Amino acid sequence: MAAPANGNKVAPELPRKAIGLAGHDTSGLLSPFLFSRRNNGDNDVTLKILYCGICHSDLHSLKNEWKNTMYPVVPGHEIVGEVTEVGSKVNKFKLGDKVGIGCLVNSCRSCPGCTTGFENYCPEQIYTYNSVDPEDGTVTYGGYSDMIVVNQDFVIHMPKDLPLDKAAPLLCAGITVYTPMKYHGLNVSGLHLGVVGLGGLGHVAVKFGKAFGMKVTVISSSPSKENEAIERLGADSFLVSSNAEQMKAANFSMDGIINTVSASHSVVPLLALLKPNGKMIMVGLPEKPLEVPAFSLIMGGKVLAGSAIGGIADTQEMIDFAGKHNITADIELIGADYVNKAMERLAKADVKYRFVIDIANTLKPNI
Ligand SMILES: NC(=O)c1ccc[n+]([C@@H]2O[C@H](COP(=O)([O-])OP(=O)(O)OC[C@H]3O[C@@H](n4cnc5c(N)ncnc54)[C@H](O)[C@@H]3O)[C@@H](O)[C@H]2O)c1
Ligand SMILES: [Zn+2]
Ligand SMILES: [Zn+2]
Repeated sequence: MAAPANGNKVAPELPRKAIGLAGHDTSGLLSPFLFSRRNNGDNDVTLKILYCGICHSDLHSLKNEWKNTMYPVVPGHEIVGEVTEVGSKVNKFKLGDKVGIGCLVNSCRSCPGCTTGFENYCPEQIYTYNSVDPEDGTVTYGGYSDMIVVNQDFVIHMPKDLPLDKAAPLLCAGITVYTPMKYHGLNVSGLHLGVVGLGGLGHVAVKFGKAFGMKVTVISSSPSKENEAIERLGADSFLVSSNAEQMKAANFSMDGIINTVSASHSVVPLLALLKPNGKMIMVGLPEKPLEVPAFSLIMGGKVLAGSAIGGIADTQEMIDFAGKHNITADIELIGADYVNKAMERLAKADVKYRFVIDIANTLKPNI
């Protein structure tokens, strides 16, 4: 077994029993699963999980769409909980604190990513689920479970003023859109931001864009989302991606685009929406490769980039910003017994805009 990345001392005996919801094959169906978590090490924090959001990445992983799933998989990386135990070296958290965990639970601490605040680009990053954890050699299990043990450096303080169920999705959806906006200069008042795909990520991108004082246009395949995008989420305008005339009229109008689409789609009409030197940042992860003709980039000097979640300090910054500006996700709070139905609906984009599981009140061994 590799040495722990951070010298965390963990007592080997009697690991703790946990209950989760696991997928066992590509059917994507989840069922109750009993497993063990490691003991709380001296740098660890244990949480009782209260809420966990359902990200589309959970669905991709359950169905092994990225061909890297290790079954059984317990998904969930939008976790909010209460601290129930702290190790002797923990100085950032105390019992009873309300805290969050996103997509990462550890990293190497010494690579060019880790030393510059981009643990999200560490080649040895440990994902909250579906990674092998060097602490104990086990596969990590995520937040569709009643408790979790995580190194304090990967735990986030939740702002006092945000409702915890609605804030949980910020730990993946929020940071995933906040990071490219910050690092690509798409957080500047007066600029025009396009958001493609109005799902979990997309709807929080609209809220961050408005909080930064931007003009925000939603580009969606569902005409039925127009009213809500404008009236409920505060977008300034709305384009239906299949309406060629409407799309053409908006060509050369946007400074940047955050593309959150989870399914294969053509990026050429989207790149055409950008002003000269405009940028489109991919955060959605369709299973098939994109088709990008060189002409669609060269004409207009367009930039096509990608971005994955965010670093830990940025995650804390994002959630503090959300607390100050009262940004939360619009959620449908569900019981653990509804999770398979929720996955079915998520696959059809039938959710406004994030399912969140009420773990503490509903996850029982017999659901
Ligand atoms: N880059 C990262 O770090 C990161 C983090 C989280 C999620 N993701 C990925 O981002 C994608 C979105 O995640 P989500 O949780 O928001 O999913 P979601 O299902 O909530 O939202 C995706 C949205 O895209 C819309 N859509 C589908 N086809 C479209 C098209 N042709 N044009 C416009 N809209 C279209 C759907 O209607 C849906 O509303 C997923 O692929 C997910 O795996 C990436
Ligand atoms: Zn996610
Ligand atoms: Zn690293």
